[in-house]
Amino acid sequence: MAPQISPSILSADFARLAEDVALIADAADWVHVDVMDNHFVPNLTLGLPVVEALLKTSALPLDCHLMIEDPDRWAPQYAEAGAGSVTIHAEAAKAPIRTLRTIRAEGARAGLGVNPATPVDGLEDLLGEIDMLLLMTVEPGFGGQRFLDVVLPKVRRARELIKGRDLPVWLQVDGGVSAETIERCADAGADVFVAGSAVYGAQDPAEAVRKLKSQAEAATAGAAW
Ligand SMILES: O=C(CO)[C@@H](O)[C@H](O)COP(=O)(O)O
Repeated sequence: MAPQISPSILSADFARLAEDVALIADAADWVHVDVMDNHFVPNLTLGLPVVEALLKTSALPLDCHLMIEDPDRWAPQYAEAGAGSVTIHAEAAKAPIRTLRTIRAEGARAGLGVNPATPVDGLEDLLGEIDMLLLMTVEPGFGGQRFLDVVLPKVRRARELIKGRDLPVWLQVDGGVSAETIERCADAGADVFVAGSAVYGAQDPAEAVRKLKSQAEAATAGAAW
């Protein structure tokens, strides 16, 4: 699959979310929405009402990343509301298979997220239940953190597992993705890139998205996977 960019609105201006989403509408593939509950992660952001409001204004599909303690309860509601993709965390879900199936049944893509210290070996049996595997490349909770290089071998391993099963599972990296790090991620096997500060901290967010995408395309073309 051609690389896709999913700018995170965690780094946007929450007082002008609709305008900030419109800024990247012609350049990005998704809008990444970080839902945080101050329990699973030490930060509180937004929830279903804001997602419902964004759905009315965004030309791009919403890529909802639930960093919350009880995703089994909430994830189906995001899918039902019209999110294009709903990602739950492996560390938080108590009934991941049921929840992932419900997300799909509601018509959204089902994602499974893992924190930097969570291995992907052991999750093989869930690969057939998902459309996307999200690997956190910072500890979840905040934008603007430094990319964790230590996660790159896991990106390679995840790509190997996906390839070995010949599954159409997208591999997303999230955290510290920028012009300095995106090529390493693409080379390791990622094909969906979340970028918050690298996009919304730029003078021209749409141009920043286009540049990230062309870097990822070039790195993917030369990658071994
Ligand atoms: O999920 C998270 C943080 O927990 C991310 O989506 C960040 O919001 C990405 O921001 P940058 O690291 O790109 O600034």
